[in-house]
Amino acid sequence: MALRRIGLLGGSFDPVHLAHTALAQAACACLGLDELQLIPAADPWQRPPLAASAQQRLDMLRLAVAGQARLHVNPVEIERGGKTYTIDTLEGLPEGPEYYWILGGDQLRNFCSWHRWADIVARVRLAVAQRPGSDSLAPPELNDVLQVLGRPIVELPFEPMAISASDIRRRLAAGQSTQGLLDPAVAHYIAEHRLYRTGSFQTS
Ligand SMILES: Nc1ncnc2c1ncn2[C@@H]1O[C@H](COP(=O)(O)OP(=O)(O)OP(=O)(O)O)[C@@H](O)[C@H]1O
Ligand SMILES: O=C(O)c1ccc[n+]([C@@H]2O[C@H](COP(=O)([O-])O)[C@@H](O)[C@H]2O)c1
Repeated sequence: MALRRIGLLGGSFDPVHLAHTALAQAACACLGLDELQLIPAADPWQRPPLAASAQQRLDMLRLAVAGQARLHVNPVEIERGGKTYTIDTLEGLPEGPEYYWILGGDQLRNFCSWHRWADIVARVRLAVAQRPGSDSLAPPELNDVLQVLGRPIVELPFEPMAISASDIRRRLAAGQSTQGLLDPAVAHYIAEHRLYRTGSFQTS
């Protein structure tokens, strides 16, 4: 019997936007995934403090995936707390399925700065989507390790989408429209909770 295939899309999701869900759907289709888990980071250690709380980011993710059968929210990193290292998440996954770590080209460039990155690629296949403004180039030391492992990067066919959470936060703080950038239920949640209006930060 074929192994179950599970996609993992980690992120700050501050907030989750339409490129995240489009990327998740593209990965499901291209990789033949049985499910895709969106995993919000508790404390993404390479970033400044996030604007929305962990609970708010979880709430928005759950609204964004509602009704999309193969997309699930996995709160494991928020439940674990502390600085978020992807390798800790991967070491806690059940053995058996074949795992794919989905990421945008901007993160691929940065990959060798991740904690124990070589242990990560021993556990998952990397599947990368192009992102406007990023060349999606893998660092040479990553390519070397992947060649030894015989696990080349999968390039996802993904029409580049010029959407980012930082641009959405900027627009909201400036009172500008986010039409076409957010799921309507997420946009409603943001308005209801008055998120991202002032550029102020929360850390929990
Ligand atoms: N428009 C996009 N196209 C392709 N990948 C994306 C896009 N937006 C986000 N991603 C990928 O989704 C994952 C999670 O992204 P994240 O939650 O950091 O959102 P972001 O839009 O990159 O946020 P920010 O603008 O604050 O950096 C990362 O791997 C990122 O590269
Ligand atoms: O494990 C690490 O050291 C590490 C370093 C940078 C980023 N990551 C993960 O990459 C994903 C995208 O991160 P970000 O900052 O673009 O939202 C998210 O799941 C992070 O936890 C992980």
